[in-house]
Amino acid sequence: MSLVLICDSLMKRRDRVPVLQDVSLAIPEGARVALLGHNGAGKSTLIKLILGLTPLDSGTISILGARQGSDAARQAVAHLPEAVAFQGALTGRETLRYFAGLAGEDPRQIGHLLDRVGLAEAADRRIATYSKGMRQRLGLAQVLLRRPRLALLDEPTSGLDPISRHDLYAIIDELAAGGTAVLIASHALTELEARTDRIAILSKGRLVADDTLSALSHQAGLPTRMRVRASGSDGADFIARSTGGARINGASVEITCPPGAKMATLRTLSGLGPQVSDIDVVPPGLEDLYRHYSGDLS
Ligand SMILES: Nc1ncnc2c1ncn2[C@@H]1O[C@H](COP(=O)(O)OP(=O)(O)OP(=O)(O)O)[C@@H](O)[C@H]1O
Repeated sequence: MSLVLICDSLMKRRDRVPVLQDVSLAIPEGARVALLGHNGAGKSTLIKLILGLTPLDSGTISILGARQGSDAARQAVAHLPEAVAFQGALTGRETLRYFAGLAGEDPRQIGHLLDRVGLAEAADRRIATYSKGMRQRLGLAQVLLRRPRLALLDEPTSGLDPISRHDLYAIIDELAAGGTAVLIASHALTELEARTDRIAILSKGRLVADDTLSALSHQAGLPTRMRVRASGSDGADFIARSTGGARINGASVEITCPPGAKMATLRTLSGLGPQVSDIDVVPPGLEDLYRHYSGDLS
């Protein structure tokens, strides 16, 4: 699959302080990459560099072979900022018509786009009357209007209710299925876990992880947790003694299994027969991985 974005050895200082150091990241067409990092880790700076809004100190950025900020790159990239700002006196429809004109896109698709982002009924209301979530949806319609090859989405779900978040990810999936490379900077770990193909983690300006969730899980060697429910009142102590687990309440035991020990533990539990009434196996999630790679072991 061909690469849409290639960032190579990026360095950026602000007030002589390095905010990005030796960052290399490549995104192929159709990939959805989550960009994670604590506040101040450098996510927005990376997005601004890719957009050509702030100059690089060293390194190179290529968007389909074009330099960041060039006409060709601008045409290929769409950006959804965290706080979308529109002219409040215009309606949603007028705003999209204006952007379609600027981008040379067919204005006949506007009705469909407004419908796609759930703004059909509000299309002819002034944006000053929109909620934050509605402005975010209009921003997304603006991204879709451009039919970008690379979409940079900064905290796209902030301000959205759970149903709207679900809809937004469905739209992101459609974009990616059409070949758009998508970079999503976000702190919403739980929802990203299921909706992205790759995880990139910035920590203090360095890219400390960049792979699929399962590959990162494997590399990190994080334990799997098993929650075992005992059938009788004495069962929990017995299960805890047999497996080295810890009782977490009257009837349950939590076992922390290193990666190689999972099957042996399951065999031990199976040998306990009717003493065990239920088992939940909880593999390490994105939150555990994020803590591991960003060096936050608290
Ligand atoms: N215009 C600026 N002038 C000086 N320093 C800046 C500027 N913009 C960002 N920084 C600094 O660069 C570092 C990275 O900031 P950046 O906004 O890229 O982080 P972020 O990962 O997007 O954070 P957040 O999750 O809080 O949005 C921070 O230390 C920040 O203070």
